[in-house]
Parts: sequence; C-alpha cells; structure tokens
Amino acid sequence: CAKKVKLAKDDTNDLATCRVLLAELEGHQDAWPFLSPVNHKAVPGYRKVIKKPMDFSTIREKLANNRYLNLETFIIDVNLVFDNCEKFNEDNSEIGRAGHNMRRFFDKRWTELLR
Ligand SMILES: CO[C@H](O)CCc1ccc(O)cc1
Repeated sequence: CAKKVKLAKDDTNDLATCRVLLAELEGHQDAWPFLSPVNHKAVPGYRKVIKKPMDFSTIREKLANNRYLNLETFIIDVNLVFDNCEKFNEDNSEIGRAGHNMRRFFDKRWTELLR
C-alpha cells in the first residue's frame, strides 16, 4: 500500500540470507570445530564454563523449525558460537584460530549481503 512507512527495513529475503550464510559457514574449511555440539562429557569443564552452548547444526535445526524471530536473533546465535570458542580456547591454538577465522569470514559475508 502507498502509505507504508519508508523507515521499515525490508526483511523479505532475510530467511534466504540466513540459509545462504549458514551454508557458507558449514562449508568453510575451518568450520570443523563448530559443525556439531561440543561433547561436554568428553571435554572437562565445558559444561561449567560455557553457559549457552551453540553450534552450526543447532542453528540449522532452529532455522528449519522457524525458531528465529528475525535476522538479528540468527546473527546473535552465530556470534555465540565464536564467543564460546574465544572463552574456552587460547587465541594461539588450532581451534582458537579457527574461531577467529570463522568470525572474520562471517562478519565480511553478512555485511556484503546486507549492506
Ligand atoms: C568448539 O570447540 C570447543 O571450544 C571445544 C574445544 C576443545 C575440545 C577438546 C579439547 O581437548 C580442547 C578444546
């Protein structure tokens, strides 16, 4: 309708954008630590230290079940993966570096797709 408020952002394609971004994250060569939930029974301290575990397969499940209110809540979960990684791993470790690489990749891709 002609009277629509101009200020509202067009969120029509956001779900497709989330699917594209998630597929690119899963396909990244440094995605391996983040593809599935950390096995907290096998990793001492993980359950105590990391209050809100998150991984790409859980994000895919939530996306498929319409659990994200909008693009922002999707981005919050992706950043939770990387924040958990920084909390639990040294920067100068294989998994720590993978987390930094993945965060850099994600930041670049979503700003390219949405700016
Ligand atoms: C995303 O990976 C998690 O930060 C767990 C990392 C980890 C798992 C087992 C270890 O022996 C050390 C680190």
